[in-house]
Amino acid sequence: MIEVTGVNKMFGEIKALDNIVATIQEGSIFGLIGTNGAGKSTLLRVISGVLKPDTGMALIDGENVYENPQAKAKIFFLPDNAYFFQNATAKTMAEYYQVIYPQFDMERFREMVSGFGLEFTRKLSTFSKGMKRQVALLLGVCAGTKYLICDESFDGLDPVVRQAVKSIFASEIMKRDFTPIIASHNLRELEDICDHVGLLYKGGILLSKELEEMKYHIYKVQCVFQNAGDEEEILAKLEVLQHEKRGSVMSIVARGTKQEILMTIQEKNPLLAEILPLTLEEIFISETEVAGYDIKNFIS
Ligand SMILES: Nc1ncnc2c1ncn2[C@@H]1O[C@H](COP(=O)(O)OP(=O)(O)OP(=O)(O)O)[C@@H](O)[C@H]1O
Repeated sequence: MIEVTGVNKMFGEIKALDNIVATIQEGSIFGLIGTNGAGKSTLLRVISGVLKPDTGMALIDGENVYENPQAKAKIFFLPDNAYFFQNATAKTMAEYYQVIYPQFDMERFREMVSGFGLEFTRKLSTFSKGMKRQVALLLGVCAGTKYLICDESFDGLDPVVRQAVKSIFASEIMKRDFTPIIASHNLRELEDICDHVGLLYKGGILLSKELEEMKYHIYKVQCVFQNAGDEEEILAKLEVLQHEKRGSVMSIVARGTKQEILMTIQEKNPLLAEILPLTLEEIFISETEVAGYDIKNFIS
């Protein structure tokens, strides 16, 4: 488990991280979402033990990670711009990581590189950006660390490759103790990959939730009631996140199970009551509006 306990980080006058408290559970894929400058890279660097926070700490399985080689050995960090040595090839990079991570699986790496249609001994400097990202991700998976921290590593990968990496992650999670953490500025990049999403807003974590729980416990209902008094009663009874009225149609976004919400509405014999699916984006917007934030502009 990764625990971040009251982490603050200033760069001169800029507050990059503002009292972050977060927990990342094992065996799931954690997505960290935030706009440019929200503090994602800074937080990931703190979690990787590369950057010292001003206050607070990041604990990897209970141990402070900063300047702690034992805790750091459990982490492979993929920065947003993959760094390769001059003249490096997939093969020579793998040989380098084999020294740092003795459990590095060279055979598997060779197979996966070839499975992705990449050349093992061609200079990485001649690879496209996406191809370099693929090599970096495969190096990360084959390093065999418990935690794989990916800073925007999925952004811009083509759909076939994303799908392939997604299944590699899923099979690693089944086979061994593996927890990937993926940062992105785009919710859509992560919604089909992650089990849990944390939303970073101006250096603080605004929301951290299981995606399944979010999807199955928030619904949008469109309804038409016979009289205005019914509307007031329903709004008071349901756990409403958002509501609006257009003509006679009332749209309500409410928390609860599908059955609970519909049953409450049906008590009033509405002329119409229809449950509509919500996109993850709509769920995020509703959840954060309740907390007093307007994030419409930055999650799409
Ligand atoms: N080395 C640094 N020196 C000064 N300011 C920094 C430094 N690193 C980060 N910052 C500032 O900290 C804030 C958070 O930056 P960070 O790189 O963590 O954001 P991010 O969410 O990863 O953004 P992006 O999506 O653009 O990569 C920004 O305001 C940035 O300018």
